[in-house]
Amino acid sequence: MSTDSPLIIALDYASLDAALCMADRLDPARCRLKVGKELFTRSGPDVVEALHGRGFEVFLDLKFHDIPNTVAGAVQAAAEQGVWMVNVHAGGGRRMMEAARERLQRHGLSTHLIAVTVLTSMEAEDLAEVGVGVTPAEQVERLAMLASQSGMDGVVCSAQEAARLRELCGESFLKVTPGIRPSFAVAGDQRRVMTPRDAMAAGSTHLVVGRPVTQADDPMAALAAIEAELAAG
Ligand SMILES: O=c1ccn([C@@H]2O[C@H](COP(=O)(O)O)[C@@H](O)[C@H]2O)c(=O)[nH]1
Repeated sequence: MSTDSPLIIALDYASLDAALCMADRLDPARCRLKVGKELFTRSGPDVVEALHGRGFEVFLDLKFHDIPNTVAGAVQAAAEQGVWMVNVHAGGGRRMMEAARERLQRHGLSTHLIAVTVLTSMEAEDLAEVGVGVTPAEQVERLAMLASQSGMDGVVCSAQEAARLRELCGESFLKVTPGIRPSFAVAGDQRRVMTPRDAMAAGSTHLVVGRPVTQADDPMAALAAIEAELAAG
């Protein structure tokens, strides 16, 4: 089932059972689901199949980063599982991203292919420590332009950069933004955060929300509060 909702709920769980327990409380008409490294490493393609069986569109968030041939193969494998979206690291460079795009095209696979720019958990100090001497905003712009030129459908960035990327890369270039923190949620390890409403106003096309929903005392009430905030906006 396809949905108009911009919400992507991150199923960061340590077991298939726990993930499906949450999925069974959610509605594929109201959100998409994201499968990340922990859950996929534990349960593999079974989780994707189980979520598809429940009618959800799945973002497989494995952030591939390797030599071009390896990433192209991994992206093809993800797309052949029928996922709605898959991602690579823009830091893998132009040739890596182009190889991934070319592989999907060659096999007629329509999965959205996006690139991670700068993780939303990082701030300027973190970038400096890994040898990047510019601000997160500058690095995101640089990587988003490279991703766009390399045929990506969009990027993962923080909502704080979405407005600028809308100017640089256009409306239709996807801006998938984690680090979403409604007023009732704590930031935790996230650094470049924004509320759901502000994120949409800034130009995010999709909002990734994990713990504010999945770790809430009442996850359904938390999700409804986010939806209400978006509807009010
Ligand atoms: O830059 C990034 C890229 C991916 N993520 C992922 O999104 C969710 C966010 O979960 P919260 O619990 O809402 O913080 C998580 O799965 C990350 O792996 C990200 O946060 N930032």
